[in-house]
Amino acid sequence: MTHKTDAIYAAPLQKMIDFQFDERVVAVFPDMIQRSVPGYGMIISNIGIVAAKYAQAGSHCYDLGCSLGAVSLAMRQRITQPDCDIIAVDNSPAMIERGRELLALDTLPTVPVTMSCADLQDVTIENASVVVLNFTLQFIPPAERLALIERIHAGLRPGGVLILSEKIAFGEPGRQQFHEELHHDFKRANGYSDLEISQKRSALEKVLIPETLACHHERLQAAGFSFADLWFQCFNFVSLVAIK
Ligand SMILES: Nc1ncnc2c1ncn2[C@@H]1O[C@H](C[S@+](CC[C@H]([NH3+])C(=O)[O-])CC(=O)[O-])[C@@H](O)[C@H]1O
Ligand SMILES: O=C(O)C(=O)Cc1ccccc1
Repeated sequence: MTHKTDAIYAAPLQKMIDFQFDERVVAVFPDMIQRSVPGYGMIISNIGIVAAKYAQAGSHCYDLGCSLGAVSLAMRQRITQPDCDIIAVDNSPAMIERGRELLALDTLPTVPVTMSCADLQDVTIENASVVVLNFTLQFIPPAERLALIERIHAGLRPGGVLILSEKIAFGEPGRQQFHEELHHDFKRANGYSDLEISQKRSALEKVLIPETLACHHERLQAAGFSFADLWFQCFNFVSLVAIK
């Protein structure tokens, strides 16, 4: 399938508006995320591998902040346990509308996926074996993050997992600069101009709030997870698996 190229921040903007997952972003989202998140494709396919290992028969798997459903599609291709289903939610109506179209193209008779437009804070998490927050927690107000992770922990079966991918911050200015510069080099190598990089950075400033890896580990432990480890890092982008 061909995708539209992201040029949302290519021309100078008179007024900087906070980043939103609206129709314009949805139309270019596969291109935008691929060119902006180092390792995105590898993270998606390996979430399928992790989900296949930890999915339990007769349980729910959740894809919270599913966007166009890339995680759900990767999970449904890999999970072989009987009587599982995938519950995918996103609070952007435009994402869900397009996500449903893409899901309808995937006609393999595998694990059923239900895609709903909802705030993930309103979704009941129960009888879960796999919960995925793939670059979603970073958009939730920091003050609400612990309660959400606690709720996910409570809804997981013993032995179930949370897969958590995030853009991270670094406590030390030198490390922050090192990783951020390399991320910007990655974006430039993928065809973004300095103007696009700086305008998108401003638009994301109040919307995407990264935390340190230590902060994520402490929160997972505080929420009751018995094990958490990093399985992916490229520059300031990481993914963790936490086991109940
Ligand atoms: N409160 C909320 N409730 C539901 N959805 C939300 C909320 N806040 C933000 N979102 C949704 O979280 C998604 C974050 S993108 C996830 C990529 C995807 N996981 C992927 O693997 O392709 C990451 C990125 O673009 O950097 C968007 O679709 C938001 O609408
Ligand atoms: O582009 C960035 O700088 C990012 O941090 C990743 C991203 C990707 C897609 C939407 C919002 C943020």
